[in-house]
Parts: sequence; C-alpha cells; structure tokens
Amino acid sequence: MEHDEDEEPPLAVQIQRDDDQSISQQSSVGVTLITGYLGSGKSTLVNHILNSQHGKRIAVILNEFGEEIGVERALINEGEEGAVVEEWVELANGCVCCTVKHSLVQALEQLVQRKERLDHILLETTGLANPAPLASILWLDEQLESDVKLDSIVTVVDAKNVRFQLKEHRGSSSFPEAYFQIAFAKALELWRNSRRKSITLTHSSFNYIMFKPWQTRIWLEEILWEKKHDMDVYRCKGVLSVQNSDQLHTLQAVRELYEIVPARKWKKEENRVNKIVFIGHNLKEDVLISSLRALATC
Ligand SMILES: Nc1nc2c(ncn2[C@@H]2O[C@H](COP(=O)(O)OP(=O)(O)OP(=O)(O)O)[C@@H](O)[C@H]2O)c(=O)[nH]1
Repeated sequence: MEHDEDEEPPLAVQIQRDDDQSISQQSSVGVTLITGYLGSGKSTLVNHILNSQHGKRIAVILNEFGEEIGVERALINEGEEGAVVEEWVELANGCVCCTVKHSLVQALEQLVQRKERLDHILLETTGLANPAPLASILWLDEQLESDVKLDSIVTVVDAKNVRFQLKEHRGSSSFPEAYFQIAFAKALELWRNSRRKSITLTHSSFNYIMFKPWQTRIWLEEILWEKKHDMDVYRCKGVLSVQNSDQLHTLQAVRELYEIVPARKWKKEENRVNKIVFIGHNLKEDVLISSLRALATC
C-alpha cells in the first residue's frame, strides 16, 4: 500500500462530554431493602424517611400480597408537600423474595431508566420475606449491576415481640423468616421497646358502609383481646370509611395493640372503600365477614 508522505495525519478531535451525564451514567442508584417481621414498623420507618427534609429523590417499591394491594400504600403518608416520593411501584401477587422476582427486576430497570434521575430506592418487603434471594438479585444480575446496587439491608425489629417470633420456630426444621431478616441486616432498627394465613375482608357491599369508630373498636377488641371467635390474629391492617368524617382512617393492629386513626382526606376521584387484612392462625373468614356485616347494620 502506498503512503503519501506529505499527507497530514488526521487531527485528534476532543469529544465533548457532558460531565454531569457521564457521572450520572457511571454511578448507580442505591437500593435499601427494608425488611422485618409482620408489624415490626417497616412502613413507619419508610414514612419517617420520606417525611424527613433530605432533599433526595426517592422511589419506593412496596411488596404486598395480592389482596393487600392498596392497603400498604394508604399506611404510608406522602409528605405534606407531596413531592417526597418520586415514584411508587406496588408489586403484588406474592412475596418479592420468591414469586415476584421477575417483576422486581423489571421495576428496578424501569426506575433507573427514568429521565429524571433518582437518588435512592427504598424497597419494603412483606413481613414474611427472606432477604437472601433479594440480596442475590441485587448483587448478581449483570444487567442491573451497572445501574442499581444494594446499598444496605435494614431490618426493623419489634422489640416487644421479637423473642416470641424467634421462639415460636425453635425446634422446627425450617428457619423462621425473622431469623433470616436479622441475620442479613446491616442495620437493625429496634422500634417499640410457620406460615400464617391471611384473610382480606373486602367486599363490594362493604364499600358503601360508613363505620362508627367506637363500634369498630368493640368489634376488634372482641377479636384481639377477648379471643371471642378463638382466632389467633397476629396482624391486622386496613383502611376504613368512617361516619361523619372526610378522612380516610387506617386500622393497625399487632397482636393485642391496635389503633384506628385518620390518615388523610379522601380524594375527590377516589371511591371510599373498606378493606381489612387479617394475618394469623385459625382465621375464620365467614365469622369475620358476618360479624363485620352485623356491625354495619347496627
Ligand atoms: N409504639 C410504637 N408503635 C410503633 C412503632 N413503630 C411502628 N409502630 C406501630 O406498629 C404498627 C405496625 O407498623 P407498620 O409500620 O405498619 O409495620 P410493618 O412492618 O410495615 O407491617 P407489615 O407491613 O404488616 O409487615 C402501627 O400501628 C405503627 O403505628 C414504634 O416505634 N413504637
């Protein structure tokens, strides 16, 4: 091949780089996994983070069992200014550590591809999630590796009930979720000093009912305190439409402790619904439904 000795070599051209863009492409978004047993205070912690003045753009991924959808989000108040949550993703139909892994990966991919870059992602698991498979998704998935990274696993522990939760499974061949959640934690949040069955009371006929809070309290106390129907209710949570109130009320119970409190105003476009989730042993759906119906007709 002949070379023209006089030919000038091509000039090296400086590539103009948008520094901000290159930095943002290099750095990955941190994911904090918030785990902990049923009713330990995960949503309360998420609420606290979202309402703190940190100026960060945070997305929240909530994992709920199918029928709980909508309840969990109602229990987390978005900040007064409304801009604290950049994006909500609700993963339904199972536990994120087993059956909805694929949706989690998709949700993470979508979040990191957003035009507006996120500063952080909070992933709140169900109370019965084992964090190990989740940690491995966030560590090993090559496609995700460059965009998201596992920042930490925070396990919220209910100091009042943790001993009971751990003892309950002693001697059984399977480890309880509570063990795994604590074993994998980078940080333990100590709040408040076997598979369970979950029943969701949600029926179109309940949606037009406006409950009286004092009657609802009596109904709940009969179930939780007096064990009137011989059910072992570990956790109960829900949203209620209450008489003479424009506020959506939330119902929260962990064992015998419970509260029914106004959370926020019902939105104009929103249907006032009633939805209550029970988690425990020996739950009797027919008894719960009939006693709740009786309450509504009082
Ligand atoms: N006294 C007290 N109550 C708390 C504390 N943290 C949470 N709670 C209450 O415990 C109940 C359950 O709290 P959540 O934050 O909904 O618990 P969770 O872990 O998200 O519950 P699940 O999603 O069902 O697993 C609510 O009534 C909270 O108000 C705490 O530090 N002290």
